[in-house]
Amino acid sequence: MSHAWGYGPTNGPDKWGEDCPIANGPRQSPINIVPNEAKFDPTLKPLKLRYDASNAKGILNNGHSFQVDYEDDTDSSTLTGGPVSGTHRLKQFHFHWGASDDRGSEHTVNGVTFPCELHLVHWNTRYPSFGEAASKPDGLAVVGVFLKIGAANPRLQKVLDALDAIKTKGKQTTFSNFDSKTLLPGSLDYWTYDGSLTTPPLYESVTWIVLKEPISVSPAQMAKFRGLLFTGDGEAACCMVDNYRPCQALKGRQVRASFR
Ligand SMILES: COc1ccc([C@H]2OC(=S)NC2=O)c(OC)c1
Ligand SMILES: [Zn+2]
Repeated sequence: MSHAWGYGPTNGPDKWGEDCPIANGPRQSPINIVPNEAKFDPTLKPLKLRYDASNAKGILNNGHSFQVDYEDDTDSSTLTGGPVSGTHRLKQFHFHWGASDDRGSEHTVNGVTFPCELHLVHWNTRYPSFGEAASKPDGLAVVGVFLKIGAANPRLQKVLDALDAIKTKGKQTTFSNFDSKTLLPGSLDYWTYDGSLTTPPLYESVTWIVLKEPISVSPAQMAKFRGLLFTGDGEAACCMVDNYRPCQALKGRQVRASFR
């Protein structure tokens, strides 16, 4: 693949292996989660997410999704407990979504897709930075949250209202005072497995923590996601939709459940 990766017919997920051989590695993500095959693990600790709203810095259209970035130079927004040891700092959150409500999530549950999936990205502070942690087998912990079509979710609205300012690739704006915890569902029951980043460089560095309970999103709110562009100012406009990787082979991995 001579040109940059993306989600189109010439640079999409089935082409990523040309530049990233790890695309066919033993612990790739996302996966289809089969609850009946996930083993309850009583040694799994409850997830502890402590986020400081004042750490929110900005919101960026990175040409593949959009992300909300957090200050990560102190332990003020962290993930502890759950399946990980030590302290993981919140770096950013972003989403993956479809062109229509029948697809868009990266993980699936019993083959069921959701229209959107939220990723809250944390890095292990045993390493000096996100960049260092991103390539280590225990470097990252990503909390995945499914979004399910239903009532409008007021907790998404501040994020969605900011999208008009970052329509095209490379656009960013300040985004302050946002508590990511407000995006979480009532239950923190989760499935966990060893996986990877879901876009190049596809590093096999992610401890996945996929929450069982979805949060709601309305069709009108989904339309706001779909109003973004993959392309930059002055380029032929390409709608930012279907920015998800299909499920990858489990290759013998065990998915564990924090709940019975
Ligand atoms: C360099 O930083 C990156 C690169 C790729 C990803 C992808 O991996 C997952 S997970 N979602 C993605 O879009 C990332 O997310 C943490 C961070
Ligand atoms: Zn992601």
